[in-house]
Amino acid sequence: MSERIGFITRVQSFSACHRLHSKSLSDEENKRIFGKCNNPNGHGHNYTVEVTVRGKIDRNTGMVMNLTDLKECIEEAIMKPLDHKNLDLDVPYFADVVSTTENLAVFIWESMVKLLPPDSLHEIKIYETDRNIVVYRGE
Ligand SMILES: Nc1nc2c(c(=O)[nH]1)N=C([C@H](O)[C@H](O)COP(=O)(O)OP(=O)(O)OP(=O)(O)O)CN2
Ligand SMILES: [Zn+2]
Repeated sequence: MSERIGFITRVQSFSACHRLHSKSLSDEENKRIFGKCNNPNGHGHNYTVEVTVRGKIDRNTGMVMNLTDLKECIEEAIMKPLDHKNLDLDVPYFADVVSTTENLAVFIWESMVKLLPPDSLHEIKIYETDRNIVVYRGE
C-alpha cells in the first residue's frame, strides 16, 4: 500500500493590540487608507490561528506529527512573542512592517517553519475577527 498523506491542524487563540500605520505613507494617506484602524492609540483583537501541517501518516505511530509537539512549537512561535503584546511596539518584526493580518500570517509562518520538520508546514489561517480571515501558504 502506498504511503498516505494527512493534514493536521491545531487551533490557538491569543490577544494583542496594534495600529495600522505605514511609515512610508503620509499621515493623511494613513488616515484615508486605514481609517479607524489608524487610531493613534491602537485597538485590540482576539486572534485565532489555525496551523496546518502536512505529511505522511507514519505506519507505526499513526500520526503525521504528534500534536503535543505541534502545541509546543506554537507556544514558542506564537504565544511567547505575540500574546498580550502590542504588535507594533513589542515585536521587532513589526517596527517597519504594517501589522496587518496578512503580515502577521507571514510572521507566524516564518517563525513556525524554523521549528517544524522541513516542508511540513502547509497553511497559516488567522481569524482577526469572525468575519476577517487571512490564509498564507508560504508563497
Ligand atoms: N486586508 C486587510 N484589511 C484590514 C485589516 C487587515 O489586517 N488586512 N485589518 C483591519 C483592522 O485591523 C480592523 O481592526 C478590522 O476592522 P473592521 O473590518 O472594521 O472590523 P470590525 O470588527 O471593526 O467590523 P465588522 O464590520 O464588525 O466586521 C482593517 N482592514
Ligand atoms: Zn486591527
